[in-house]
Amino acid sequence: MKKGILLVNLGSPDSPDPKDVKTYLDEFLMDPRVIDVPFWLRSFIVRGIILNTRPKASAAAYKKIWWEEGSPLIVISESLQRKIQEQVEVPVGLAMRYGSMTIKKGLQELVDKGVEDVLLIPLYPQFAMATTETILVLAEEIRQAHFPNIKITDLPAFYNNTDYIKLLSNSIAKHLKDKPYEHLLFSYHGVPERHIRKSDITKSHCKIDGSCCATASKAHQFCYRHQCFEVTRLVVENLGLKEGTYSTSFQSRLGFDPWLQPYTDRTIERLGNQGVKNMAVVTPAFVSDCLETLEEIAMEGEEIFHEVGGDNFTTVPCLNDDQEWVDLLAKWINTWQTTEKRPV
Ligand SMILES: C=CC1=C(C)c2cc3[nH]c(cc4nc(cc5[nH]c(cc1n2)c(C)c5CCC(=O)O)C(CCC(=O)O)=C4C)c(C)c3C=C
Ligand SMILES: [Fe+2]
Ligand SMILES: [Fe+2]
Repeated sequence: MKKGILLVNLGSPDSPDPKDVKTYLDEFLMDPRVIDVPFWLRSFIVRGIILNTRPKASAAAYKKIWWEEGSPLIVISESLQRKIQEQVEVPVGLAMRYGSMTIKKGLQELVDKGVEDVLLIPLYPQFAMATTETILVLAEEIRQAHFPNIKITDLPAFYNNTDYIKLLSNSIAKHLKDKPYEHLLFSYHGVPERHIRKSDITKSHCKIDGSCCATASKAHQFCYRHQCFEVTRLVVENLGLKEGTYSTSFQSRLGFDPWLQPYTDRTIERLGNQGVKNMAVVTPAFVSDCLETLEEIAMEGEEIFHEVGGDNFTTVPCLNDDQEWVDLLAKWINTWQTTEKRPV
């Protein structure tokens, strides 16, 4: 069976125009794995409330970070795809969960090249219902409906893979080498607490009480919170950071439900109020820089820090299309190609 790769990222609007942002947000937020309430309530919340105000505000934020070539997330993902393609023999495709670069088109392009056996790589280090799961479910639906003869194997969350942790740690060390910082904040995208409970395969482990994520459990295979804290723990171990010089927080809260805490904006505020003058932020839930890193952290986060008396605010870029990241993905692809086994 001819093999091929499909990289899948989140997606972006076609342009930073409010109309395109609205179309994109409608698809994104109407996904039952993102806003996980009954259809009638989701329609009311998304189409009746959020889409009346948010597209304008989001479009303004997108305009601040948009590049001449397009959305940073898309441009970076395309560059990553090209660089991986240079290093592996099998065809490498790229798709987005939301927006115009659909998973169906991505699979079609591979099938047109004769591919029957696909390694699907969700570009997320941690598992979440709103990211990895929604990609896998949709890809399977598309396979059954349109490409019943192909086989799809997925690359699982790689949050604790030794090579990935080394790579992330080296990237942090490299970017902060000449930028002394007193505090390193690990800011992950947030999710509603309810998502964590829904993904708990034991149905009883995740209590979000501060200790469950540190207690071994089968639930952790699908626990976004555990996986985020593990990334922090492993990187801290790798870099030899001292207690009190780093923290973990969760950003991008939407709506009124409780989301994972502590929240990033309040953490930045607290650190500044406690007298931290130089801080750095790394965002390991994202492998490509995007609205959430370039605007919410690098712009809004910096503004908050300065307002509470902070001086230097540094952000560590995502792995993006760094050669070491390309090499690691190519290594995983080659392992799958030769052993037929999931590489992580
Ligand atoms: C209920 C809402 C949302 C959940 C749950 C959620 C989870 C989640 N998202 C990412 C990664 C990204 N999200 C991005 C943008 C974005 N996210 C939400 C909402 C939820 N995300 C919205 C409404 C938006 C759009 C922008 C805005 O209006 O604020 C992006 C950036 C996309 C880009 O084009 O640059 C990324 C990436 C993860 C990893 C995650 C759960 C773990
Ligand atoms: Fe998001
Ligand atoms: Fe947990």
